Amino acid sequence: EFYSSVDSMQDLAQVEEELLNATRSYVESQQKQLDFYRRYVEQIKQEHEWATSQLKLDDYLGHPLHAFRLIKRLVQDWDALIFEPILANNAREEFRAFVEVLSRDLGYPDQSELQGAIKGLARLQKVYNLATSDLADGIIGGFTYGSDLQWRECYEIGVQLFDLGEYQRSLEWLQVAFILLQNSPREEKDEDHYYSDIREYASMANFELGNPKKAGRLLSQILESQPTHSAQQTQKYLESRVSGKNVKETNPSWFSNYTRLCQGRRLPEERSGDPLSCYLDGKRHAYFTLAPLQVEPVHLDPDINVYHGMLSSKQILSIFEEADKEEMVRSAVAGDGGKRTVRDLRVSQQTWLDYKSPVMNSVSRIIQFVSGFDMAGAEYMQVANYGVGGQYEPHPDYFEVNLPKNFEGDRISTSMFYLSDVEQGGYTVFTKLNVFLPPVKGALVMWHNLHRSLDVDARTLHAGCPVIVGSKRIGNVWMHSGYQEFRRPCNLTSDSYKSLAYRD
Ligand SMILES: O=C(O)CCC(=O)C(=O)O
Ligand SMILES: [Fe+2]
Repeated sequence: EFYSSVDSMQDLAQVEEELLNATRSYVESQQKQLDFYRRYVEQIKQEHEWATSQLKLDDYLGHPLHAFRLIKRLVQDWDALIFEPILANNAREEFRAFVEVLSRDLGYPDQSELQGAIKGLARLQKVYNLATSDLADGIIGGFTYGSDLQWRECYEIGVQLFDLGEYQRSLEWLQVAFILLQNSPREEKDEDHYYSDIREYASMANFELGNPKKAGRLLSQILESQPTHSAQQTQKYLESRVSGKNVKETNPSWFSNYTRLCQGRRLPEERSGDPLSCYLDGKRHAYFTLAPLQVEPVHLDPDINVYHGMLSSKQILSIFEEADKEEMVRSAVAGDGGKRTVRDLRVSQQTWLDYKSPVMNSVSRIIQFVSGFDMAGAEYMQVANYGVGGQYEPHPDYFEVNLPKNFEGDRISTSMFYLSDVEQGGYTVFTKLNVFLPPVKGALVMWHNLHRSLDVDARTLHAGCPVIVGSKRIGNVWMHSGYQEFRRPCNLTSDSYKSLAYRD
């Protein structure tokens, strides 16, 4: 799977590069063959014309050598020089074999990948309110990326979104496709059937959205210019059905907080938040005496802190080198009964790293010294990379139920390193705490998922917002509560009542 991570998209770029080269030499060899055919045909044509003009055909064929040559040409020459190569076409076979090897070695995307990428685009539009016409013009968040789309691409997006049941969005893309087609400079825009194809999908989308009249009008427009178009069947089909209801999309309850925070806008608050300011901490551990921790507290109770400059670019490169040795797989989430399942709520690829390499050893020490926890309770670091529209919808990091068998207690804390900056989007947001964090390369975010009593803290619900532009990489280390009884002991009274109101 390619679309769920920017890293694996790089393989696709390589596939295209190789296809380009192979196609270029294929076209050249085809050109040579065609030139050969052209010369041969020219030669025969001359002989043929000469035969029919200079002499009467009867006379020509009455000549034994002429008869022989005609028969020889038909029996041997045409066969060997034209039919054989046209039918066998070595170059074509070679090209086909090359593509086969290429897709076996590097992989080749299929229809479901295209759907995944288009779903990602639709997700970006929804979370960040990106206008379809802006996206088509290559404008994202006010920046122009010089990658405006052609009418065909917009049409394809419209079609796929229709298939996904996203009718309103589908219609928007079809409308943009229509306008782009009208404005296209080439003869393309005179092709009636292109308009008809767009109109037919627009008609069906309108029908599903509860506008049967509009749907009917669009089909009639098609049939006016192309009476035999498949719109006829579509018309019959739609007549046999009840039009869809113009249902307002229902979003989950967390959705408005999520999108607002993802856009970097705080939620309105009854009381103003705690006054927080950054500070240096050289006392937490001797390790930080010479280079104090740069702490940015972003929330008190539950505490969420960002520690800046924890990993250098060089260390981050080494982490990627370690990760490259492992296979990245599409991220799964815990589904029914704790089974791992792949769903759109988490679109990324990931792998796990132990703490044996020098760089991972440093990572382990950093976490230990900052958190005070015993690394005996740490899971391996999960390194993840998000792709087009990649995201992780609001979730807690604790399990609470269905704890995996090898866990010693639940996930008491999360230590998340940002391993990249992100050009646009990709914030980490805490939807119940009014907190959004833009990723900062080298920084570490840390918070506790459990109360001191080890009851789960539902206030820690958080999410990774869709990446708009760029590649987001993070490294997560989850700590289990099992070995930490002396590191973070209980208070005399439990504080778990604090999160009761936040449970869904
Ligand atoms: O991507 C993010 O910012 C959050 C990731 C996360 O919450 C997780 O992997 O559990
Ligand atoms: Fe998480």
